[in-house]
Amino acid sequence: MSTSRNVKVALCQISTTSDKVANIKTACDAIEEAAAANSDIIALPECFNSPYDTASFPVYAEKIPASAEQLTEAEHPSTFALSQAAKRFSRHIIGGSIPERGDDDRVYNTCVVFGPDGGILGKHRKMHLFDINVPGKITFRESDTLSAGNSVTVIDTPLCKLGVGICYDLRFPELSMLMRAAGCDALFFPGAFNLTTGPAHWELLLRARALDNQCYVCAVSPARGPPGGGYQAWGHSTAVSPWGEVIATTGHESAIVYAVLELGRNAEVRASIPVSQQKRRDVYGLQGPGERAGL
Ligand SMILES: NC(=O)CCC(=O)C(=O)O
Repeated sequence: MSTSRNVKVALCQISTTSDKVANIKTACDAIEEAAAANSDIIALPECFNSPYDTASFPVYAEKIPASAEQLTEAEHPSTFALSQAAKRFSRHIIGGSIPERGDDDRVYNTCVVFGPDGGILGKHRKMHLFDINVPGKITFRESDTLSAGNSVTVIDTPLCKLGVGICYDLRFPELSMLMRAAGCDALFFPGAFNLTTGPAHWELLLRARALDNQCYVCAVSPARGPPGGGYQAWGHSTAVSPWGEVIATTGHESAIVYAVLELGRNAEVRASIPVSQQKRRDVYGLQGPGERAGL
């Protein structure tokens, strides 16, 4: 059942450096500012605690326990800090992502979601690794040091039902369709597009996922670093309505983007243009779990 409440979100486009402690402080400062602005859900960018490069992922990786009670500042500094911040400001936090050291000793790119009591509501491990080669522009291979997650992540909160993907996951419409089929009101994508694909595809993909699933889509990037200082993030953290309109966005500097998600609009758009009822499920559909979801 979808909700009709209004939810204020804060998309914290913060900068990251090679100093993990400083990155965590930057994130907590942004959370404090967003909470003071009465945001219900506060979201951070992909890889907020680490430089976005394959060599750094294993170095910055932390274990993520199943519950907040198991967190310690020494062992899990990033997750501990976000849990404390969620509790202190009594807010839902979508914790961007951090490199996670799994129990299998592999490294994942993982988003942890916290409730207002600081509890861990769920975590998403990036399912589609960013391995691309655009000749003369950008080559990146997350799979050199990261492993992919295998689960679709849907989190039910009293505010709304959230779907979480991470950056390159945005390019795979099937994942968003599964989250929509599970009843999500809003999809959140911590992400760090780059200066080649960012201007070409970032907004287009966000609007496409919002339009084809008729739900809100929010994406949070890191701020762009100094030229020549490693991976250059596109920035442009953005919220898109179920009608496909950009309702809030920014450039590439540090900023907090605020948007009010009027969740009742999902149902209005779905009633006006009832594509999900008009799908030709007799002719096409997803294989595997998608079949179970009735897509
Ligand atoms: N961090 C990422 O997954 C980057 C994805 C990206 O830039 C793209 O074009 O896709």
